[in-house]
Amino acid sequence: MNKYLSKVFYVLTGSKRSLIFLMLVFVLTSVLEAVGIGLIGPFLRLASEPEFIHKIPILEWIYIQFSLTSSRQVIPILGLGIVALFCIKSLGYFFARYYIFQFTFDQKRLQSLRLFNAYLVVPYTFHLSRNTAGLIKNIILETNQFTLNCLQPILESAANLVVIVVLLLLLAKTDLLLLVMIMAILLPTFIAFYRLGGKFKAWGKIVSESQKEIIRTINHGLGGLKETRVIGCESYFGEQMEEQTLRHEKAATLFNTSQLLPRILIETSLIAFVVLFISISQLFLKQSSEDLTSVMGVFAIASMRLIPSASQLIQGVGRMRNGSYALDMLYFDLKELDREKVEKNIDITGNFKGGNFLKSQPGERQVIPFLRQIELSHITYRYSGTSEPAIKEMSLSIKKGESIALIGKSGSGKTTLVDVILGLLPPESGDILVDGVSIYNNLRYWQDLIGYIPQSIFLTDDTIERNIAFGVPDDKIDYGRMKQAIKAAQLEELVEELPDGIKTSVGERGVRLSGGQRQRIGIARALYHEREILVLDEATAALDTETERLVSEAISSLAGTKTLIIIAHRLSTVEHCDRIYLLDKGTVVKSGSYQEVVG
Ligand SMILES: Nc1ncnc2c1ncn2[C@@H]1O[C@H](COP(=O)(O)OP(=O)(O)OP(=O)(O)O)[C@@H](O)[C@H]1O
Repeated sequence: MNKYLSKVFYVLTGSKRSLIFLMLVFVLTSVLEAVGIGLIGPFLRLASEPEFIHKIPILEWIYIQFSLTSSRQVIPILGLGIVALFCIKSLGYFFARYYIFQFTFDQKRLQSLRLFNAYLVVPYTFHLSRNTAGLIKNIILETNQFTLNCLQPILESAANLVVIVVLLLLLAKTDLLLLVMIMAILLPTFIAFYRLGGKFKAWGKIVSESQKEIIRTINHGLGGLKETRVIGCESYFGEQMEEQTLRHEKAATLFNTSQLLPRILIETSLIAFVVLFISISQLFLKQSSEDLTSVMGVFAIASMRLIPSASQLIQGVGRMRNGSYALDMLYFDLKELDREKVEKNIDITGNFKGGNFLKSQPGERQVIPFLRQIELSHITYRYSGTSEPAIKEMSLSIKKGESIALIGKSGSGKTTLVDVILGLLPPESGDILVDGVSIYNNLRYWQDLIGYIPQSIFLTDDTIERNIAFGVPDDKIDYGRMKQAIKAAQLEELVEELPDGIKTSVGERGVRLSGGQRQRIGIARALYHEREILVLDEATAALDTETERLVSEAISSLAGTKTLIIIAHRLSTVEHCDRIYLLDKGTVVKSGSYQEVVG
């Protein structure tokens, strides 16, 4: 339990004191409730024996203070006191519940935010080993599980435990034998449920894993809808979906049904016990009817509050066990992200040391001067879990305004080298220097110099204008710059033809545009953001000759004004480059002009 709570405290965001304060408020209202219930028994007794009030100092005091003439007059005053206590308790309970919901859902919000921000800024290598479905699941579903099946049951169980202890103490004061009887009813259910704990955790794990698989299947099936349709594998994804939804259904049904068991078991035991008790006392002990009535009164109280509290407590513990898988997922991820934060000097809320990363807008960032050259010095990079480095001791230099092409057969290390240059993969050894200064002194500033145009450019389901100004709020878009970027990227003709011009929506991932148009939007985006260095993963292989000509023209028109690093897939497109590097097995095997390397 200690381990569980320490994980909960680690995952909790913001003030941990709120949790303790809430627990106290909840416990206090529960105590008021328990005391209120405890007073009903004596109240009933006083109603039948009013003279008894003179034996209770506080009631005697009321009798004197209010100058009452008959003992019976104390009864309504006492009744009013009990009603007032219940009103205070109910109000307290209402507000306590309100704050519990507010606190727990606020926690869900903060954790989703914390995870999302952390996933955004965490080193790229973290994402190489993670699946997006798992990250989505953590941000949306595990935070929800944590709220519903960890935080809420902790608060409720603490309150229920207090009610149970208070009521058991009251019971012990009334009749020790009855306490033993009640314990005999409650304990077996407690023990049975405690033993079922492992199952609850297993069901929680199945629910969580199946949800991750559901998201993954949706991503695969719908994300690659074109391929799914053409290959005709709809049923394959349909079957995967069915399998996972069935796993989810089974585990969720079992868990939710098992949550009803404590109440059923305790109630049945109670009824059986009462019947047994009456039968035995009538047959063998021949107890008086008053004795039986008082015993029944205590049982009535027990069933009114003790039984619900006890079953809620058992359910709460079950929910906590069920939520422990989600808790583990959040705990391990946040721990890992925190470790990355310490190692890589990144604040989990999104602040890079020396600059607020998440709050800054593209174009508002400070940029380091780049006047002469970029130098890659003895770079080695090895993917984790592989023995051979993908890049070995690679050195090359690029002058400002120069355009270089990286060529080589598939798997030679072109993309890896570009990812190292982009600052996404930290090299095992070596350095990248800009005018003699290491980019690792301030990676953010280095990245602010670069415009990256991948083979398959990421477009949001938004207008052309927003895709070009990517990440800039509408009121901050510079339309003069946008026009220039569109012109330089050879997009003018397309924009003029479209009825809504730059306000035309491109569709999800740019489905309403051709491959070449998407690529040119990528170029326009890099130009709009006025990046000094453009890194292009040339996508011309998939383009027709006319579109390829347009993209190539757009690229070559930039030569001289921008520094270009191009991953070339077609030799015909790199003729205009100043220098060509031929890569093989992670090293440069040949470099020079087009004639020297290719010719
Ligand atoms: N995430 C990864 N984990 C482990 N190995 C990887 C990973 N990504 C790439 N590799 C390996 O690194 C080597 C270089 O791959 P890279 O993608 O850089 O080649 P490339 O020249 O860009 O190929 P292509 O032209 O086909 O895109 C390959 O042997 C590849 O298998």
